[in-house]
Amino acid sequence: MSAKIIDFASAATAASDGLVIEGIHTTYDRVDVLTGVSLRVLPGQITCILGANGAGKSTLIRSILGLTPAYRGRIRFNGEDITRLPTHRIVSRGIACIPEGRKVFAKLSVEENLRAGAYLEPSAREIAHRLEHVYAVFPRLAERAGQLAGTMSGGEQAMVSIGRGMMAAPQLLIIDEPSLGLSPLYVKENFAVIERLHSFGSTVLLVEQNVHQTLAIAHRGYVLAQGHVVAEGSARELADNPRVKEAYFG
Ligand SMILES: Nc1ncnc2c1ncn2[C@@H]1O[C@H](COP(=O)(O)OP(=O)(O)OP(=O)(O)O)[C@@H](O)[C@H]1O
Repeated sequence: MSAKIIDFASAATAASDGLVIEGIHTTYDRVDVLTGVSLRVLPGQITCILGANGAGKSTLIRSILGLTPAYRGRIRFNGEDITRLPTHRIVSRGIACIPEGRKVFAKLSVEENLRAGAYLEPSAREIAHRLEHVYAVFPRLAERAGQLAGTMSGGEQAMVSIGRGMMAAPQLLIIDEPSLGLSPLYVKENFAVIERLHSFGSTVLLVEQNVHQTLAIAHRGYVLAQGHVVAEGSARELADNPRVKEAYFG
């Protein structure tokens, strides 16, 4: 009887565990790129991964998504071991990724772009419900629903690509270097978009090189250098941590 109660309790904890990465090692061509990375993304928070070029940020995303699986260590999502699941199964567990470069389908309308993000969802009613949610988060997209996405501004295209990710109704949204290649004005707008997304309850893993703006919106973060975590803590702790600067400038 008591064992059953304990089972229920741990199942409840696991279901709200979020993403837990324990000591993963990932390799390309037998060269280890990630060497014992551990981190945690708590539900409802913005967690960031900072690090210079080549630190291993993209590889970490590839490992979470099962594109380049970790050969050692463990990745759990809401209590389930997903380390070696194929990518489509990981996606079906509720993890979506907005890749670097935030490509939109330029010749499709904003709404068609958004609908493309829900291609796994068979119910028209559910899709309409998700669209409504995206439009509530980003009213600008509702105003421009019929406009060709390729004619939107850089900042608006960033909204379209994030909105498309939201259409999969993910429990965890990974956003890879959203400010890469954007002008300063759009970078600012882009971070505001992510903050707004979070204020509507989304859990975000934000991978970025833009330290200041990232720490201004994140709750917690990790700094990667040469394939391992060199600093972690609350955004405020990281902002004051000299290792953050070191990780970027050596
Ligand atoms: N497909 C691959 N084959 C071999 N080595 C790779 C491959 N992809 C990445 N690497 C190497 O792995 C290391 C980490 O690269 P990764 O792309 O994960 O870094 P990053 O932190 O995302 O960098 P950036 O910010 O420049 O994208 C680099 O030394 C890189 O050259």
